[in-house]
Amino acid sequence: MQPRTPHVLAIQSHVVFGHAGNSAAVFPMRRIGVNVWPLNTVQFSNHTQYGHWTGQVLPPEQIPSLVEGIAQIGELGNCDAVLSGYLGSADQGRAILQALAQIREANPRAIYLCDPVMGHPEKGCIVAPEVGEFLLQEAAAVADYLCPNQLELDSFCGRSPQSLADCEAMARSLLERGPKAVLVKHLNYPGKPSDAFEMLLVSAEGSWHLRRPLLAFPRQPVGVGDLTSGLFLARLLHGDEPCMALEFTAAAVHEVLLETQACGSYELELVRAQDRIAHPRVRFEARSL
Ligand SMILES: Nc1ncnc2c1ncn2[C@@H]1O[C@H](COP(=O)(O)OP(=O)(O)O)[C@@H](O)[C@H]1O
Ligand SMILES: Cc1ncc(COP(=O)(O)O)c(C=O)c1O
Ligand SMILES: [Mg+2]
Repeated sequence: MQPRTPHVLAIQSHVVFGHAGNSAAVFPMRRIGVNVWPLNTVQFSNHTQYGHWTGQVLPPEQIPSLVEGIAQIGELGNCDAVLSGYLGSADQGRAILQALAQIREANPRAIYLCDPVMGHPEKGCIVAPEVGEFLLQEAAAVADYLCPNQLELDSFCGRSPQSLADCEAMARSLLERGPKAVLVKHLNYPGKPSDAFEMLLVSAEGSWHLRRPLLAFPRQPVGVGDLTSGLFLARLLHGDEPCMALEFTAAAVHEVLLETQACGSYELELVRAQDRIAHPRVRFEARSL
């Protein structure tokens, strides 16, 4: 019998033009064999780092209503995982947690991966202010996997790290809040080699650190974090151990960045890179710390 295709309810932003949120994650996740159910928390013309955008935030009551619609056609039990990312409001976040509870009733094995997108005002990533509090206080407690970047890890811990070992200790402290594993998608600490892009995975089984080359871009591409958490979840659902899922994700994301750099694009070249996403040629080893 063929292995079952996993199904993921992906609740994050949609942009009409370009790639961020679901517009960065859905196609690559499908390309590697996951059925994605995109539920868009906002529909913006483009990501917020252009400085202006148009569009709307989904009214929070739409989230339970859409999930109820799926329940009524008898498909909710087929949901293997919930992914959440960029939220338009904290009320949306609470609606996601209600939906998650309903999904876990229909499928107790469903997992929840939370990418706690908190924004980065200096870079122009704008998130409603109360969303940060919601992520810190409520979402982390029910997530199976938490995928912060360094700034988000610092917000969770209320401080910034002194070293790589300190990053590990900070990520490990988040396990006490509930998640099985924490993937820090982008590390930054005093002493980090300036030519490397680093990631860290921490779980009860151990800690793994991965380094890949830092590529030069005239403007930093956006959506890399969303692509990362989507691919990581997709590989977990295919049965990878978290460490293998990390290695695959790092390689596939690096392939997308190489294609993007070669094209001189600001937006991620996901369509052009699709075969490289499915079959990365590069390989980065996650080293046990
Ligand atoms: N190998 C790489 N070389 C250069 N820049 C990278 C590389 N991988 C990721 N980036 C950039 O690093 C940044 C990571 O963004 P950040 O906000 O810290 O986290 P995230 O996107 O994970 O939420 C993005 O600007 C992304 O474009
Ligand atoms: C609408 C939207 N979604 C998601 C993101 C998050 O992108 P990243 O993957 O770079 O964290 C951004 C960042 O600006 C955004 O504007
Ligand atoms: Mg992010």
